[in-house]
Amino acid sequence: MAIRYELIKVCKQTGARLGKLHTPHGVIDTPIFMPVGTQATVKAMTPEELKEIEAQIILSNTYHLYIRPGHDIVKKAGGLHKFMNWDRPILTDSGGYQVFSLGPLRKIKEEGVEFRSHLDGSKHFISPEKAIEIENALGADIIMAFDECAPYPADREYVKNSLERTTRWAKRCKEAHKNTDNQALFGIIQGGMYKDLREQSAREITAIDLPGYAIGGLSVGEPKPLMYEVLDYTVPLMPSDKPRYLMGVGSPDDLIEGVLRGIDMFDCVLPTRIARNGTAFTSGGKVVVRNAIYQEDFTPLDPECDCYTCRNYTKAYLRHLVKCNEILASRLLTYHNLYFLINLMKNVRQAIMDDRLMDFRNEFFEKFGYEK
Ligand SMILES: CNc1nc2cc3c(=O)[nH]c(N)nc3c(CCO)c2[nH]1
Ligand SMILES: [Zn+2]
Repeated sequence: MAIRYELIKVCKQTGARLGKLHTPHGVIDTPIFMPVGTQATVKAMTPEELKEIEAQIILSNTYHLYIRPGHDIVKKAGGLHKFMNWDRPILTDSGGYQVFSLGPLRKIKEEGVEFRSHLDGSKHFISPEKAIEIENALGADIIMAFDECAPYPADREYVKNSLERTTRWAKRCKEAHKNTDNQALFGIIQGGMYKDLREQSAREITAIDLPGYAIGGLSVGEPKPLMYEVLDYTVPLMPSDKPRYLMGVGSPDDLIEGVLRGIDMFDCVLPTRIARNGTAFTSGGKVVVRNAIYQEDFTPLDPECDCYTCRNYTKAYLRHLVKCNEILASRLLTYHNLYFLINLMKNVRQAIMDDRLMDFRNEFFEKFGYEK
């Protein structure tokens, strides 16, 4: 068994759970936020800095590493851990989402997906078997099944056909995946925003015996209340003794709302992406650092944060770096944003331990400026 999920406690106030996920590269505390390192790097951060902020697992991506440098080169380097000098757990997404977000550049068939590289337009074909071959070569501890993330909105007929093909593909992924002792294959539940289709997909995917399951097809532009509603009726259909991963989520409020509904794992490019365009999560809400009001503001980015950025630099300096488009701006803001979310999840885990997650949610929403 590549991974073992240990359920430690269920919060008495909510459906939240505290757990530990044991993997070949170490233990992960859940609920967990996973920084995204699409091209074998969490942009602007060194592995040492990721360890400083206590990142426990990072994501990388099958599609991107297949296109460049090629999974065979990563394999020759000794696998992704060695290639990128990261000796803690890694999760690779299957490329399902990326290939589908290539839009008109791709053609979906039963066999797999034909698409053109976003780099040079060259033609490629990824089948469930090919995705597993790539993920086996990369060597991540957790690998995702090759699926279709249905667009939003999408009509029922399309979503139904798509989820049924995703189920057939998940079975083919399981068949193709031999390295089950070292790499745990997770299935992905689809079904769009349709309750009966989500139930069908959850039934079909969890009927395939796998070490963990993800909810896909969300955080694709739907309104937040709709995402929460889909979670309300989908999470209870997932086994409670295996990890539950909500893909592509999220912002501080989405993380807390997802944990309240029983989600254990999250990933999102938001903290790293908004950092690169000069925005920070802070305990008082979002701060757009380039804003002129900070020109002579010599206070820390977040007075309540004890991270390296907040202990050593001021808003005025960070604004200056952003205005000059200096590389250090991305580094310092990324460092803080990742620290903010990782620290938020540490506080969420403590609140579950203390049976007070709903109180924690209300306090956080009050301070962060979210409507209750
Ligand atoms: C940002 N929103 C988002 N929604 C997602 C939905 C999916 C999905 O349905 N399937 C797969 N394989 N990956 C997904 C990913 C990439 C990982 O963050 C998503 N990312
Ligand atoms: Zn900070």
